[in-house]
Amino acid sequence: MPLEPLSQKEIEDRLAELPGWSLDGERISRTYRLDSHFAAAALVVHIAQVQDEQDHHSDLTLGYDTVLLTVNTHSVGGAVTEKDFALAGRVEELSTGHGAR
Ligand SMILES: C[C@H](O)[C@H](O)[C@H]1CNC2=NC(N)=NC(=O)C2=N1
Repeated sequence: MPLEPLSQKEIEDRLAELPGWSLDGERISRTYRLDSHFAAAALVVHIAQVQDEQDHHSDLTLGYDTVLLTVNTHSVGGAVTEKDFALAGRVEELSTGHGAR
């Protein structure tokens, strides 16, 4: 099935299932807080592994004890698609194992 941009309503419905995530312009985003800088860096590396597996890549910003993830889908002109939410869902699962909040 071809990748389609999600409607505003579809995006809002999906965001309602993802506490901490929001629509930031034309991207979905979440900031995770960790217990240390090293823990934040480790989360970035784990997310990078998942992104290569999914062939879908967010922008990741490493702070002192934070990781900001923002993502949209370049191939549909920067709209939000199911691929962005698939990545968000996977990162939600793995982030708990890192103690992210
Ligand atoms: C060729 C490769 O599948 C594409 O370049 C992928 C890689 N990662 C990507 N990541 C994101 N966020 N959007 C894309 O459209 C995208 N396309």
